[in-house]
Amino acid sequence: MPCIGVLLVNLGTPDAPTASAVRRYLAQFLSDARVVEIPALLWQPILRGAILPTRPRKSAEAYAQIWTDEGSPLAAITRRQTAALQDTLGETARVAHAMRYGAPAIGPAIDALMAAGCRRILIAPLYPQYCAATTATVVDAVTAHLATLRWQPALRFLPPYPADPAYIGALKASVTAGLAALDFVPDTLVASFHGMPERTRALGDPYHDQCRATARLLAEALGRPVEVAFQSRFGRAKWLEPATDATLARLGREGRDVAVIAPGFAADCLETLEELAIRGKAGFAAAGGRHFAYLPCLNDSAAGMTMLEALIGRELAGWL
Ligand SMILES: C=CC1=C(C)c2cc3[nH]c(cc4nc(cc5[nH]c(cc1n2)c(C)c5CCC(=O)O)C(CCC(=O)O)=C4C)c(C)c3C=C
Ligand SMILES: [Fe+2]
Ligand SMILES: [Fe+2]
Repeated sequence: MPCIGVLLVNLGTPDAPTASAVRRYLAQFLSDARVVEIPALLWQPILRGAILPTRPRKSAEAYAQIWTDEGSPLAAITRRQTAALQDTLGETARVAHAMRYGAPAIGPAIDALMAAGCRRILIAPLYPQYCAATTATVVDAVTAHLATLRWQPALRFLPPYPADPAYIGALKASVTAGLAALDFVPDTLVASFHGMPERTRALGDPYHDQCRATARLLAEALGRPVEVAFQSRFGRAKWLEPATDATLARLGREGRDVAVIAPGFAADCLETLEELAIRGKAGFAAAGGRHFAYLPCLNDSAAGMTMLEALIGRELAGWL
């Protein structure tokens, strides 16, 4: 039987923590009309004239604080997830990864799987909650590449999994172990999801509701409340609320002991390691908070990989 390919896809990250590498990455990312929904004629002059000359330097400083010997955490963790999944799937499938922005790009990754004889490819966007700015843009990039091929593979897409028992169970196991390892007992658990412009909700994007569903199911599974907040506001429009930074400052003022999780991220990245674990903690402390912990994402942990294997195994079963 021809081989089956599995392509894990995440957002992407700069190649280096430098202003020039971040500029290249942001130019591609922020030119995606799924990400910034402003007509290009209006947006491109703002992007090229105001954002790309200034933001990359500041973002590069943030990346430098979290950079590792293996590169950007998002890239390193995605590589480890790919290797772990390949180990488990063995001969069943050939596993590769790609990034929506930056490298390795989606098109060449599909070409490499085809060259290896894979005529069926499962595309797995690593976003638990569906969002046009993340999930849909992966589908767009994959289908745009297929439009250039004479010999196309058969495709499947891993559906979003905001309420999947395998995901909720993995989060429960990871949060329970993370809380037990702390040297204080948090009275408040905050789930911080990446933000989105508020208007995308009215336009029909299910992202907000899927984030809320994940948090509600996790709270039920843990038997304790989970406070939802949205981080990483970008631009001047109104974004989903409550904002994570304001929530952490309030909790600091109230003297709460806080643990923060980021269940919408399949891998730790700038938004979790710098924005939550460094800046979020500093904002909480500046408001008077004392005890703060950031618990890591599922990453390539045993719980995280068991979940990915279950979700992906279910899709592959239709082809075996
Ligand atoms: C997990 C879901 C994500 C959604 C939804 C999302 C929407 C979104 N993001 C921006 C702008 C930026 N995001 C940046 C980094 C970033 N975003 C996500 C995930 C989601 N984004 C991840 C995993 C990362 C981290 C990448 C890494 O290298 O570690 C950045 C870049 C960093 C910076 O300069 O601050 C920007 C900019 C918008 C505008 C948006 C939806 C409209
Ligand atoms: Fe983002
Ligand atoms: Fe951010």
